[in-house]
Amino acid sequence: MELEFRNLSCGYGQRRVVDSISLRLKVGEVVGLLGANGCGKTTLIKTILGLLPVQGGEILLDGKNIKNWTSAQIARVIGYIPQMHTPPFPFEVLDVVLMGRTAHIKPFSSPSPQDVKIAERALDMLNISYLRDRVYTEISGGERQLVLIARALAQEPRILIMDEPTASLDFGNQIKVLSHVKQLAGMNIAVLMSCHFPEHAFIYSNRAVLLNEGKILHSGTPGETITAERLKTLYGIDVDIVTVKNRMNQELRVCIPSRNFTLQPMQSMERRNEYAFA
Ligand SMILES: Nc1ncnc2c1ncn2[C@@H]1O[C@H](COP(=O)(O)OP(=O)(O)OP(=O)(O)O)[C@@H](O)[C@H]1O
Repeated sequence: MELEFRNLSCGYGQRRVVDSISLRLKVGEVVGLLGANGCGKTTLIKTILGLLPVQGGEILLDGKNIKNWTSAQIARVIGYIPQMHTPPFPFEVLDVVLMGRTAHIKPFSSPSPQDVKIAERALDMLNISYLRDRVYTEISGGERQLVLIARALAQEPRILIMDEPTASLDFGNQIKVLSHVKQLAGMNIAVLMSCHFPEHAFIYSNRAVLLNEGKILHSGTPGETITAERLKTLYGIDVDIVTVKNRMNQELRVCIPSRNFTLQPMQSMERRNEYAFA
């Protein structure tokens, strides 16, 4: 399966946020989408999921325009993992994962034993079967993120879209979640993942797409795409990209800020007090 955007534009009402971008995403690939806050990553993701109307161009799945697809049709093919979320009700973990089956269950029907099996298999795949009967609101942030990945897997998608899957995770859980993401590509799933850390794209993606002011600045292998010059364009800071070796003698690239960003002087305490008591 292949997801393709052709001259895709999206935004809110009259406001254009993403302007005429073209991109192809193939099964087995992890594509890291990088860009500054507000550059349009979430807007693009919401448009792919049919949550925002397409302003221009096309979204194609295996060459077919999905313009008139229902959200259930899209959900049978595209799984979505949002940034960390807390549901309003204390569902058990298995029930959260079973929600991934919704698009496959007939209206007014309950999940079948087969659906339960698929949900349990998804938990097992991520080594979190021990969370099956726990209350979702009472597990850690990292565990919740893994449960959301299990929910997306239970959906049996061919394409998985992740909006900053490591946001608010600690260092260890970031690495665990991203390692699972990389594994998914080996299961014939295409992954599009927005991320804030170039190192994550270097280690865990096959391709990096740099989104700048609603346009693709560059797309290609992370090594040739993520350069100090382009990071300066994206984020407005000077960075050195350094190659280091880990203890297994594997080469990794890391980004080091090369000099301090010049900050505006802070307001003096007296000025702040003037405002506070005005
Ligand atoms: N509901 C909305 N209505 C109007 N404009 C919006 C809405 N949501 C977001 N925007 C604007 O669209 C632009 C892109 O926002 P978007 O959330 O896609 O950015 P992003 O790249 O995902 O940012 P971040 O990295 O901070 O999550 C921003 O200027 C934002 O203010």
